[in-house]
Amino acid sequence: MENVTPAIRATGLGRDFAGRTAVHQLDLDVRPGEVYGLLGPNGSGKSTTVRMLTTMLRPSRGTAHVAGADIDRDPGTVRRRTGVVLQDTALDPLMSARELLRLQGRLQSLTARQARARCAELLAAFDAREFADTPVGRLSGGQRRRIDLAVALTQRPKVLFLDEPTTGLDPVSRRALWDEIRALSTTHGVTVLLTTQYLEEADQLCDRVGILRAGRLVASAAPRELKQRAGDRVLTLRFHDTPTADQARDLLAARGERLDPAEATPHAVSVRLTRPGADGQTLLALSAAGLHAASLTVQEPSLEDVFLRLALAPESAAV
Ligand SMILES: Nc1ncnc2c1ncn2[C@@H]1O[C@H](COP(=O)(O)OP(=O)(O)OP(=O)(O)O)[C@@H](O)[C@H]1O
Repeated sequence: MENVTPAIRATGLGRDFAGRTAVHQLDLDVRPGEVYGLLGPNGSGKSTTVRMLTTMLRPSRGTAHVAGADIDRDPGTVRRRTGVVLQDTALDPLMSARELLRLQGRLQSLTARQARARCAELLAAFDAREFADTPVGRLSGGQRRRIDLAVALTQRPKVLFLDEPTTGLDPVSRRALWDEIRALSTTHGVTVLLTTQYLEEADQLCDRVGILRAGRLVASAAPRELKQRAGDRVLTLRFHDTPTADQARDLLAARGERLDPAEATPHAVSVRLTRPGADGQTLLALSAAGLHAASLTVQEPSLEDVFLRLALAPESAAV
């Protein structure tokens, strides 16, 4: 990592349960202000990793620094500098958001006046003033998650851990929460490590994603980079008639282009784009020969392709 002290650095971090390894030897660097997503099938070790990094679970091996402190030697400092939202937060359902936020402020050693001010700030930031005095047990899932997040931010953490923050939310609430999380990173420089089951969430929200598989990190990169590594873009050209499509196919084959038979119908020709700008060159060659497509589409590999290949395919498959 180039000249920046990582906000999270794990080295050889691992955990066993009753002789079974849940997380092997995890090496992970997350830059300050980055939103990093941990993806992986059920049981791949996401929650175990978060629990170790937040000092809730002692590792069986390895070390980690979070917000500048060692999780093993200085867990108190790690806890002071981090916020955590787990899947099932234990908020008292009878307390209102205002009461919870003020209590949290007092627990973090703020004076009563400071706690009130911080609470007001967070209620405004999370657009929660309208339901600030309703018992949290009566709030909707989306409102409740916003309060979870606000509680975790009371102490202005440098690093925030979110375990499946949008599970169970409808698409509108999910997107609203993405905006909140993004703003934490871009406006306040908070580093966010989140786990998610949603590939679209990882793709749209995270600067980088790590894919865990059976307790091992099998990839860690920007979603875009992972998608590029996962496969070629495919250009599909549809022609008005089959003879023109046949001519196009012959011409492209003669140019040494990689035709993709799986995508082709009698009217259509698909080509794998193995180089940047290859689509333009292909179209120019066809046009020069008087072969004009009626329509064209370019199919990009998705993060789902990456995930299926890396997280679920046999061990030998790797990007
Ligand atoms: N306290 C525990 N005792 C025994 N085994 C555990 C414990 N916690 C986790 N495990 C095991 O460790 C492995 C990793 O579990 P973990 O909860 O970290 O996975 P996950 O990726 O978060 O899964 P999910 O997506 O279902 O939340 C699983 O095989 C799980 O059964």
